[in-house]
Amino acid sequence: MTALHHRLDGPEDAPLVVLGPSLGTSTRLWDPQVPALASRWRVLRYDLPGHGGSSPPAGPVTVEGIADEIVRLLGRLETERFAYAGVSLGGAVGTALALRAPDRVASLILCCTSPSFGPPEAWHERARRVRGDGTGPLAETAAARWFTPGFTGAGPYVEMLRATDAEGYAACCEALARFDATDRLGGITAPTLVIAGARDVATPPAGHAETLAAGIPGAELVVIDGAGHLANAERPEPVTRAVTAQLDRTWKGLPA
Ligand SMILES: O=C(O)CC1=CCC(=O)O1
Repeated sequence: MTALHHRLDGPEDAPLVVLGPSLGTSTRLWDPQVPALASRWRVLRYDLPGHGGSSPPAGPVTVEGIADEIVRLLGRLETERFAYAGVSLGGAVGTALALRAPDRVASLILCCTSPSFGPPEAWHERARRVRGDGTGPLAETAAARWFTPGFTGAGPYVEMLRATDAEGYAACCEALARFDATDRLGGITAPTLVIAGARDVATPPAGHAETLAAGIPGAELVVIDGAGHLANAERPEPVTRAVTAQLDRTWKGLPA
């Protein structure tokens, strides 16, 4: 896997929180939360392969491969333990990290994500379409997948999708097709907060967030009213509060 573009904000000596983006977005997905988080913690955001500032992948992409690349990146930064929050595909990377590097993940926040993202054939079909036509046609319908009807702030997020490299997007669709952690959730030991958008049509709470919360020992579930799939963008304040509370519990050494 080629190196992932990343950026760091916040005090250099503060505990680290890694923020993972969703399919078709970039580090900027977390812009609504970063001012609050980076005022207290060191924040590392990364881009998925072929998304944002990351180069297109040279070969197949897997969720586990992205997790391994993050572990390598944190090794270069000499960071042992970190908290991780990710949206959708970025959340799946968090699940994989918590299973592959349990001693490193101090706290896990899974936003609008799932242990498995539905029929693999639908993701393979989406990958084929994007390789043929680019991300433009998908961008036309993205607001309806990502937000509730009437949300007026979709523009910048849709532009992230338009700017995504077609091969990078397609390879990430194939990574989603292959990902299924359903039977391994019981092995997660990190204190976990699951956040769901009550009106998420891409990963509805039932069958996705609820499955994560039921399967991960001790996990807590927070459902954000009036939010779709990109809940942290559509309803930033309650998501920022929930994430901050989880990080507070984690880094104060209290049970998270
Ligand atoms: O863009 C979508 O269709 C929703 C989605 C599923 C996984 C992900 O990261 O975004």
